[in-house]
Amino acid sequence: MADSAQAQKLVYLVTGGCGFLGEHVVRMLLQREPRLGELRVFDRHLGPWLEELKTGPVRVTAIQGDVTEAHEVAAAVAGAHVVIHTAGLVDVFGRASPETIHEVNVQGTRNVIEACVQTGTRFLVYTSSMEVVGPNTKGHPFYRGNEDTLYEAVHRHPYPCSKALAERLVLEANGREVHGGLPLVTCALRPTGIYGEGHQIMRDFYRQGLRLGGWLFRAIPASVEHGRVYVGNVAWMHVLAARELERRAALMGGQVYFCYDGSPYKSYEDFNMEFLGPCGLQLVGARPLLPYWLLVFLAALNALLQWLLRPLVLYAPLLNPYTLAVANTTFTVSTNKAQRHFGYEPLFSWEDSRTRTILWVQAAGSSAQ
Ligand SMILES: NC(=O)c1ccc[n+]([C@@H]2O[C@H](COP(=O)([O-])OP(=O)(O)OC[C@H]3O[C@@H](n4cnc5c(N)ncnc54)[C@H](O)[C@@H]3O)[C@@H](O)[C@H]2O)c1
Ligand SMILES: CC(C)[C@@H](O)CC[C@@H](C)[C@H]1CC[C@H]2[C@@H]3[C@H](O)C=C4C[C@@H](O)CC[C@]4(C)[C@H]3CC[C@]12C
Repeated sequence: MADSAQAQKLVYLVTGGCGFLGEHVVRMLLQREPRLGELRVFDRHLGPWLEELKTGPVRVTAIQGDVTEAHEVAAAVAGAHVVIHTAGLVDVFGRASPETIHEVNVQGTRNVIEACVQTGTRFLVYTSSMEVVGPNTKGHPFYRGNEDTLYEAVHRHPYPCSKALAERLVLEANGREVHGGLPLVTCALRPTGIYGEGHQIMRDFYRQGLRLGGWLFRAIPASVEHGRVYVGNVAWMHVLAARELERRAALMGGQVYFCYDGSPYKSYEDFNMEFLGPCGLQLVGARPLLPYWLLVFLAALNALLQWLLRPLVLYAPLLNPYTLAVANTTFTVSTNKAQRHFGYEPLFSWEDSRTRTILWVQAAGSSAQ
């Protein structure tokens, strides 16, 4: 990619490009990557909105494919200069089996790496997750930590296990020789809880509140802080990391970066109310309305019901032992590593991020009526 930006037009591939984050990455590339000549959007489920993107100056190629199919990945990667790999199974609610989560998140990532090596693609940005670090199974808080903070990353749940393994594969692949003899350059970005337009869990909370007459009931102490980051800023960090990865390969290659912005540190529920409150919902209780032991019991009951009902119907409520433990453990980051390494600054202020999200929730809610 050493030629001048104006001369050479580059080919980018975004896996998972029709997902919550992926769509924002696709749109951000089209708006803010002047070197883009072709944008390949690879996803198991292609969105109809892709058609509207095909009228612009950049060639947009929609590829329906499965990252677990190595040949489909290789065909999509062949000829790409940069791969942004966001495709993944984001499931902490027991919808997919542990085997499927591993197959998509780990084997799918392995397939992307091998495709880069075989076809000569040199730059790979991987969407990792805060969950690679924690919260751990011991409930240890991670308070305003950074990429160098010592923390016992202990996981049992299939999702964080799969993200940790996939991230390790990506970082270990840094420096491997690709077809053509040059080294592969990789980095991994670790978003905390992403919010913004398209966040389905936020929409589910809103609809749950509407069903309960405008009320949501506090389950987590307000003192438990959870890091959150606006999807537009996560997308921007991906675009910037992909752009700088060649020029700063020695510094960025094999590195991890938390995704951060100016979103305030709050409990998961209080943070959600920044958007659900202006949409008419109220969070009942200054303290959790139920004792923690009862929440633990209800979460375990949900897990039992899910297991019993699985042959008949998928029962996957928000509350389960894992989501309760995560929600109840402080996990916030405070870092500027991405700023130091590749000049990242959030593109959207907290105020702008909040306004955009509120407008989306209102639209999503009205469509639910
Ligand atoms: N949502 C968050 O809060 C969050 C936080 C940190 C990291 N992440 C990571 O960001 C990435 C995107 O997450 P998201 O929240 O946008 O999830 P999402 O489910 O909205 O998007 C994932 C996309 O990947 C696609 N996909 C899934 N399996 C596939 C397969 N086998 N082959 C091809 N495409 C496949 C899906 O169709 C979907 O479009 C994931 O890797 C996730 O681990 C998400
Ligand atoms: C029912 C209550 C206890 C309610 O408060 C549960 C909230 C729970 C569904 C969410 C609390 C924390 C969320 C996770 C966190 O934001 C980070 C994540 C990492 C990302 O890679 C995937 C999503 C997630 C696991 C996210 C999922 C929902 C929560 C567990």
